Amino acid sequence: MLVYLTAECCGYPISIFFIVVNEFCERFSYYGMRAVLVLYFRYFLLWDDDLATSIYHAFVALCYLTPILGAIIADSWLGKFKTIIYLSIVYAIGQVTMAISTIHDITDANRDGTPDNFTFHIALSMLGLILIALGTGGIKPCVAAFGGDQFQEHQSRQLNTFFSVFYLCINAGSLLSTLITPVLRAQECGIHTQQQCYPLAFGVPAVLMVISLVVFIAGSGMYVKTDPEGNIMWSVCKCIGFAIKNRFRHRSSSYPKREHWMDWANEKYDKLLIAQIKMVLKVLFLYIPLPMFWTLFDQKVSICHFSGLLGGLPDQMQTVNPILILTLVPIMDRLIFPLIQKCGLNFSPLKRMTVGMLFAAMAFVSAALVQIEIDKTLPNFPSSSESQLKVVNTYSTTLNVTISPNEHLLIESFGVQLHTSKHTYSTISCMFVNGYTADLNITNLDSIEPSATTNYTLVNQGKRDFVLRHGEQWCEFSRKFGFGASYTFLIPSTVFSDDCESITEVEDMKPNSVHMALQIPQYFLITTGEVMFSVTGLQFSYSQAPKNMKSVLQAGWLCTNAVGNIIVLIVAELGKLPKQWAEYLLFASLLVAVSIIFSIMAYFYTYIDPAEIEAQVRKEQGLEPEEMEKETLEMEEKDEDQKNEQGVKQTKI
Ligand SMILES: N[C@@H](Cc1ccccc1)C(=O)N[C@@H](Cc1ccccc1)C(=O)O
Repeated sequence: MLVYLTAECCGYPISIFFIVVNEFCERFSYYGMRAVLVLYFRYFLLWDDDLATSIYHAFVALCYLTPILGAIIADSWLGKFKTIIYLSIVYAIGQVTMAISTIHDITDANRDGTPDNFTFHIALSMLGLILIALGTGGIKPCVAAFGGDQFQEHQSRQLNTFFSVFYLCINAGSLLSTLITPVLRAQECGIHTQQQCYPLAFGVPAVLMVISLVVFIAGSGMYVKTDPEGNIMWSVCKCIGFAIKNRFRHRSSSYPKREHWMDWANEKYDKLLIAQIKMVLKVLFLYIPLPMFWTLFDQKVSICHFSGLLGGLPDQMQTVNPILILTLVPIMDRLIFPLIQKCGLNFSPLKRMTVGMLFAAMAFVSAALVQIEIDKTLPNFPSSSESQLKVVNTYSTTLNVTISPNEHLLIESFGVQLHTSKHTYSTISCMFVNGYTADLNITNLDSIEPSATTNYTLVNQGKRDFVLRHGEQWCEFSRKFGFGASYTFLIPSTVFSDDCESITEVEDMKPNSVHMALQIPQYFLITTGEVMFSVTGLQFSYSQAPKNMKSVLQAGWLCTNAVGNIIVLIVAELGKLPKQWAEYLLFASLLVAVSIIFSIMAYFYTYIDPAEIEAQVRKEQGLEPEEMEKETLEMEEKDEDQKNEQGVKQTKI
């Protein structure tokens, strides 16, 4: 048996330093690139909104599916260390390819500032994204498990702290990159023409990925490296297949029942392998309800985006989560969990995860309450059997308008009756009606002909200045806009003689009166839920996995997220409830139901020490650990089908 003597600092293996720095840089690289990806699709490749978001979601989905591949490579073939190195190289190449694809000068032969050959840029960026997805997803289950492998048996307390620090590094990396890369993109750069600097915004994440790889290699001499014990995944599949087949063959009641269905593989497969498969299957079974948490977690971003209470910009939303994680993880670890323990309560990992789910459900209840308040401020929209009409009076006196058969509107001079517009809550829109006798130019708008109306134009919140021009004449006026509001400006013929004073402002839709602070509890609740659920899930997946399947179980954990994302997409396709708050309550109730199911499953789960079980099986087999390892290897190398087929027939029970 290999015994590693690892250098320690404050009770922690020094190699951990390289792993957490590597994770920080990798997450910086990933989230930084993601922060500008949709912008690149929209404004560089000039894709429409639908295409840009579809490709973005497809890329994210691919990143969640590749962990399985990485885990199989690591646990069955290369080992975690080599898998991380090779896939990080693929990842770094992907990031560099992506950065190169954003250099417009490469194909801008006519030097007009736009690429001449979009196919080249699209092909290169798609290749880059595929390599990135392969790299980031592939190394994901290996890095956390490899970090865990660095700890010795006496360092179990430090091992738990490691997963929290690991999570902190993920969020520190994502926070910094989400703040920095959009700023880099806003810079101007270029060889022939100056454009928004996508090469810098994608180049910095590429550099960070190279640094991540270099840091990981730098720690090479200090790591505890465990080699894979043959093609374990293949052995697992064959063993499970055989157990099912054998069970089916012996389905008659004349055969005595066995304690576990995997015991039907006893005739052919090593007891240790069977014990390890049982451990993994038990945990994977427990994971079945978990995707529901991620479904709500991923929906949360949409809530913030559409309600617009914190500014409505998804870019800014992305920083709130990591900021809260950086605050809450230390508070939980240093204060809340020790306090709960001091009160004599056993706050086991599965209980923490259940409570985490309940926190996420509470976040949705809070979102529903805020939505109800928001709905109160909304105007009544016409139902499917009604329509709305807006009449603007630019005549000099009050007018009577009759709509046959018997409806009457009284409209003052420069007044407006009713309105019709689509409601966009997270924005402010305004529209101009030109009552002046000639064409008018308004800052940032096309010119308006006399008696014509502009479309609603989106403007930023706060005080805005407008300049009206006609030939040599001009005047300016300012207005303050509230969020979610919609305005119409009526411009009379006297507009230049009274210096814009006579412009009438009509509030078509009231500004949002729900305070943005109401959004804070939602954020706080969902992130508290994430800390309890996700950090604990990471630790739990490592601690309950047999030594040779640590990456596989990490990948299983990440799969709960992938399935959660798929549910989000299905829900989006299936359509929405008529009331947003009802939808939030539905999600909250579903998660409460799922957490009850999970808590029942957790109640029947017995925590195990995989190393202890493995040692026990070895002892039962009368093998020393070294002998056992040798035996496992030999077993896998033999052609098992030929060797054991006869044995099975002989040992019919
Ligand atoms: N808190 C998230 C990171 C995040 C950053 C910005 C907006 C939202 C979220 C986090 O820590 N993610 C981890 C863990 C994870 C979570 C879900 C699926 C895969 C991994 C990460 O490794 O990115």
